Amino acid sequence: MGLVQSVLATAKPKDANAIRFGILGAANIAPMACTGPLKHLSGGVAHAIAARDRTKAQAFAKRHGIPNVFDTYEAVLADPDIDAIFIPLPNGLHAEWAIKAIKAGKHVLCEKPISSNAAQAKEIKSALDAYNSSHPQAPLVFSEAFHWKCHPLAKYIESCLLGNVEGWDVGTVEDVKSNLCLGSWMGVVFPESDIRYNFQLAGGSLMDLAYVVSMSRWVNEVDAVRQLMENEAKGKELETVHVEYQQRILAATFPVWEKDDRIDVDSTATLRYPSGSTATIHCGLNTDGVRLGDASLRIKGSRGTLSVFNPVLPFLYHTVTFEGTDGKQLSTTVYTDKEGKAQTTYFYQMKAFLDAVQSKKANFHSSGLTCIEDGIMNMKVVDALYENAGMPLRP
Ligand SMILES: NC(=O)C1=CN([C@@H]2O[C@H](COP(=O)(O)OP(=O)(O)OC[C@H]3O[C@@H](n4cnc5c(N)ncnc54)[C@H](OP(=O)(O)O)[C@@H]3O)[C@@H](O)[C@H]2O)C=CC1
Ligand SMILES: O=C1OC[C@@H](O)[C@H](O)[C@H]1O
Repeated sequence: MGLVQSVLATAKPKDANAIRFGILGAANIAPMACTGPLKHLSGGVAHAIAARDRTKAQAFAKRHGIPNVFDTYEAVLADPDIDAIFIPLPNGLHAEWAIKAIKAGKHVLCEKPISSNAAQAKEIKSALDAYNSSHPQAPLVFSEAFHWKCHPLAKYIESCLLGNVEGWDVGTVEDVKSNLCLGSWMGVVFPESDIRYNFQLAGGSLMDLAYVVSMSRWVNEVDAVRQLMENEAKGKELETVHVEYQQRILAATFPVWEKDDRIDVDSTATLRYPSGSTATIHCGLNTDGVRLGDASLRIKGSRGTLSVFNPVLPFLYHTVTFEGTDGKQLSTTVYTDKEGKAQTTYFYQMKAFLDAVQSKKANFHSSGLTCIEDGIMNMKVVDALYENAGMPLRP
């Protein structure tokens, strides 16, 4: 239902100060994550695109109504009319182009995962901090495109974790299972030549499906915030509570691709957060026994268990159930926002990004956008998991 409504929405006329986007690469994800949402938002417009092959960029521009085509990614960054850059490049090129875009004075929405490893993610932060401290009147917004967090469903889950939804109180989080496994039929969509199977471009299932890390960390962060709010931080604005913690990796088993043993294809790991909560993450490009695919989040707390099917693309279809320790069972769905509209996760993400750029302040907590610090922490977990599994960090 959400998708249908979003696709049928009328294209919006643009505001005079609409944020002009430049896109680096005619990537498959760009229509869904960038040009599509922009069509339906008055605050932003797709202004230019470059691809390694001009013909490809021209075809993309024609299909998606982009007025300008450049020959190189550098030329997009050099265009003074462009305010923001969307980076849908292979993972191994994210940090390099994010840093170049920041140095060129552009806001950045960068595809996930933010970089190949935590060291590169920190380099992005250094570039961002350096630019913003020398331009305090016009700071740049940078966000990693973990779109799932921007959907009303994520807000609902958060409210349950904070104990703010009557009857749906999870209590203290004890165990989290986050799962994202592509079905074997995806081999048709992602052949062996795909970026996901390329080590130099920072492929691997944990990299591609890092949502499982993002979800697991997010649940524990919200849980930590709840505990802080209940104790010393009572009465403080959520936005001012920043939680940094070190999780322990208990085990990581990463079966690898038979053609390159640096590429994980079916990754399982268990962690323990400082709160004592355990977590299991499971993701696979080619998961043993999974045909159609599986996306789920299961949060077991002291007062009950919240289970979500498809937290990543909930606008397509999802279920949410709660089973209290008292045996009470509830279920619901969350397709619509406060205005009663059902949009895609990508739409909400783009809307939040445009709002942040316009207001010169990203309210990362309430918007669901993923900030650079969060991106670094995600990559620290990714690195630690690869190390624990005896695999090399992505270059
Ligand atoms: N948010 C989401 O739901 C999704 C996010 N993603 C993320 O988006 C990114 C792109 O994924 P996807 O769109 O599937 O990938 P594609 O392969 O379709 O796009 C990657 C783009 O990178 C460019 N590129 C530049 N250098 C290289 C190179 N050396 N090898 C290959 N491509 C190169 C190509 O641009 P050019 O046109 O210039 O040739 C290509 O269009 C990834 O980081 C992925 O994790 C992917 C799918 C869903
Ligand atoms: O949402 C997604 O689903 C499929 C993946 O391969 C992709 O990169 C990811 O972002």
